[in-house]
Amino acid sequence: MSKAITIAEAQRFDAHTINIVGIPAMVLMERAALATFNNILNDDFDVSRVVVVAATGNNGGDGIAVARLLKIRGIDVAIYLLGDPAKATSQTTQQLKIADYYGIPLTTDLNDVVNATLVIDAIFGVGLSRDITGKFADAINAINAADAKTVSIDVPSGINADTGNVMGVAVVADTTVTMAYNKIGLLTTTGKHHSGTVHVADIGIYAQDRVEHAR
Ligand SMILES: NC(=O)C1=CN([C@@H]2O[C@H](COP(=O)(O)OP(=O)(O)OC[C@H]3O[C@@H](n4cnc5c(N)ncnc54)[C@H](O)[C@@H]3O)[C@@H](O)[C@H]2O)[C@H](O)CC1
Ligand SMILES: [K+]
Repeated sequence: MSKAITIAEAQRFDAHTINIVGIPAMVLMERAALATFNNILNDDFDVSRVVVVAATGNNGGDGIAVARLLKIRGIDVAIYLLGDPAKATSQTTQQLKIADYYGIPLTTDLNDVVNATLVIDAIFGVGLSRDITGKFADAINAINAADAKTVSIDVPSGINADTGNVMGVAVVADTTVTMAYNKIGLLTTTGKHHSGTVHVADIGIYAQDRVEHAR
């Protein structure tokens, strides 16, 4: 049984890796994006028309980086951005600049989500802190209504990674690529239903500064 951690542990290990070990946050974000991208290519998803639904936290940044990795390989990808880009984290702001360099379109049309062949859920991860409402809820309902397959980054958006509970509304994903360790909330019945197949991505974050043998 692989190790599963809490939100607080995920945030603590993240901060330890950046501030004590010295691996920059952008490196972790790139590794999270590469892990997600590789899982997308390894699984037999239809990548004819991909839409990344991203908010402005670092979960969104992971997704925007995935969009760039897809674009570089000639895949038709667009970003549906939720929230005010001016309030984005520094890493996500940088990822938006890189996506702009590659000319990745930003769409505001939820029909693009509904008509996608693959949706990447990069709305919220371990930073979800209250029930989801408004435009965020509308986007999640559109994702769940779409025929497209859905890959969630780190946590299916709307699921509390500690309890597995739905916070207002939550993505029902086919696959979840979760960073560093599984999350205890994804082991609950509701968490499992919303996560689909969970892949744990090694992105260089280790509780004891080394890879534990019982993976
Ligand atoms: N831990 C790791 O190994 C790594 C994690 N990464 C990714 O970063 C996210 C966590 O990022 P963070 O910015 O802390 O939070 P989120 O992106 O999950 O979003 C929180 C963001 O949204 C606001 N918010 C919270 N709840 C709501 C709500 N109900 N409605 C509207 N807005 C809400 C909140 O204020 C924040 O601004 C983690 O999951 C990983 O995907 C790193 O990129 C790589 C290493
Ligand atoms: K997510």
